[in-house]
Amino acid sequence: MYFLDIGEQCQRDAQPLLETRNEAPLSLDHFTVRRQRRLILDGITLDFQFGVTAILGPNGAGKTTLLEAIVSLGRRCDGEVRFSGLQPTTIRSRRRVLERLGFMPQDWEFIPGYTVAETVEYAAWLKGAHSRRLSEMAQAALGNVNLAGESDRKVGRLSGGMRQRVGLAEALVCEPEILVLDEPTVGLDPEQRIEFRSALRARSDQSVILMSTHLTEDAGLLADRIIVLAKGRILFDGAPDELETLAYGDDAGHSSLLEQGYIKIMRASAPS
Ligand SMILES: Nc1ncnc2c1ncn2[C@@H]1O[C@H](COP(=O)(O)OP(=O)(O)OP(=O)(O)O)[C@@H](O)[C@H]1O
Repeated sequence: MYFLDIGEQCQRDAQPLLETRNEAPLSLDHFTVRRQRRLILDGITLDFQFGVTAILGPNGAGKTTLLEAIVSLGRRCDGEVRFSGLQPTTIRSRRRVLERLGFMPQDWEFIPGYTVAETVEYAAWLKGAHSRRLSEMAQAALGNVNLAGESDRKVGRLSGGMRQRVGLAEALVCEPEILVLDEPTVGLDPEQRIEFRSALRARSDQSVILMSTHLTEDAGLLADRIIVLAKGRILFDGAPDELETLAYGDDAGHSSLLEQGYIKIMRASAPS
């Protein structure tokens, strides 16, 4: 596959975006989303540092809405999103952020007919990678998800779990500084989930990683910070062991401490 150079975009490597000196790498200020007059996110204010943040919450809590609002750089939202203090309001600043951002949506879709390598090379090209480096970058990302040996296979002929990993490779390509993953481990078998966690861990020192999940096990093993969201509001924000300390301890070992802490928060927030 051949991707055309389109002027300046492909002539340079993307510049680093995030710094930690004065401002948080990623911050949300009174982030509010309404859809069809319904309040979906209710004035979320959060700072994110480098490392992995897991976002937990029941169906309909607003997790996907929050992640999509961040990757759309605050379009159709009230409030502000800033990247190391930069509010991306111009075309140039938006492009700069998008070049350094990787996203895997919940319903990841592939381009029919493309091979694994072509799919990930295309994602790298969209992020402004130099056309001479597309193959090298795609192979590095595919290596991270253990798919380097599948480069020439059509994505449409892969199993569901393997397709999911192509989606992850797309998000990981070009070594993003901001990585947003919406339920990324759905469909992965246990061994693949272990490999996925180690691929994310390897990036967590240099990236802000946000991951929504229903799997408390993944959150506990991977995240530095857990945010529990329900009805568009933050119910908990802290380290995994802080959530564990809330465990009620009366379920005779049928759930983990993290699950118990999570359930306790959800029950405490339910209307009586
Ligand atoms: N375009 C839209 N129009 C109206 N309501 C919407 C729209 N998009 C999302 N919603 C509503 O916003 C709420 C939050 O949805 P969202 O998909 O963000 O939740 P979630 O926490 O990701 O859920 P799940 O765990 O099921 O994926 C839901 O009640 C959903 O019905």
